[in-house]
Amino acid sequence: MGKDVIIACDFNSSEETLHFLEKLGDSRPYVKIGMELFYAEGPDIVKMLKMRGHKVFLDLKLHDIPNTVNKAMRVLSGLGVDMCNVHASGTIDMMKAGLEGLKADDGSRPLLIAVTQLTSTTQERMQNDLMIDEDMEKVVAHYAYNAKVAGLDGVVCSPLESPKVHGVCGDTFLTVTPGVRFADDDKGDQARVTTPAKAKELGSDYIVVGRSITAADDPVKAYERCVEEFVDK
Ligand SMILES: O=C(O)c1cc(=O)[nH]c(=O)n1[C@@H]1O[C@H](COP(=O)(O)O)[C@@H](O)[C@H]1O
Repeated sequence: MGKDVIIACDFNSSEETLHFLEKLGDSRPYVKIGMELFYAEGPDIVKMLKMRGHKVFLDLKLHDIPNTVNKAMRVLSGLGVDMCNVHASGTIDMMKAGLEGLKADDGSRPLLIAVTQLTSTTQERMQNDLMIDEDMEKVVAHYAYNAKVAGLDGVVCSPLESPKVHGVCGDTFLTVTPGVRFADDDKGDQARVTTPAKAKELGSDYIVVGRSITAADDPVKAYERCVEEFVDK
């Protein structure tokens, strides 16, 4: 599977989203719709972006009891998205239930990936707030292994953890990696970050980039720089 840059469209309206995407002209980048945009606009925003020709990662990070996640995924599967996600900490049973819910009658489904540890979480916060004493990389690899056992297609992790995840789960298990910044960018609330070029070197399959593109003085240039650094020519 080819590497791609996914733009996190963290906007609060379809107008703002379209205004941003129109700057990119005829190109139709892979986009991520997160909670902010989906809660503001609902399923219509997915349909609109699909109609415009974008691939869509619907990032709602489901985390609930298996039955609830299964039923919610049944609804989401009708939206025609290309990728969606759950939290791996919801357990293997929950991930399996989500995966089953996504399957259409003919067995087809979008990619399903699991969030391991959020890229804003430091080793210290994980220990103090979540009471998880293991090393971050080990925790991420363990959650990734659980996702693989549940039959998922991959995980969300930091690019820094892509080699470990591929080592444990195999090269075809996807690493979808936010926590990406250009060297001179502000990290903001992200903790486990690296550049698009380094993410490529570390073997990430997709990078998810928000503010380094959307808040850049020249978002088109920033997107092109991500593609230049990350995507195989
Ligand atoms: O699931 C995600 O997409 C996600 C998981 C994670 O661990 N960290 C993370 O940043 N994200 C999302 O990736 C995007 C990163 O945005 P920026 O920090 O602006 O590049 C945001 O939309 C986050 O919701």
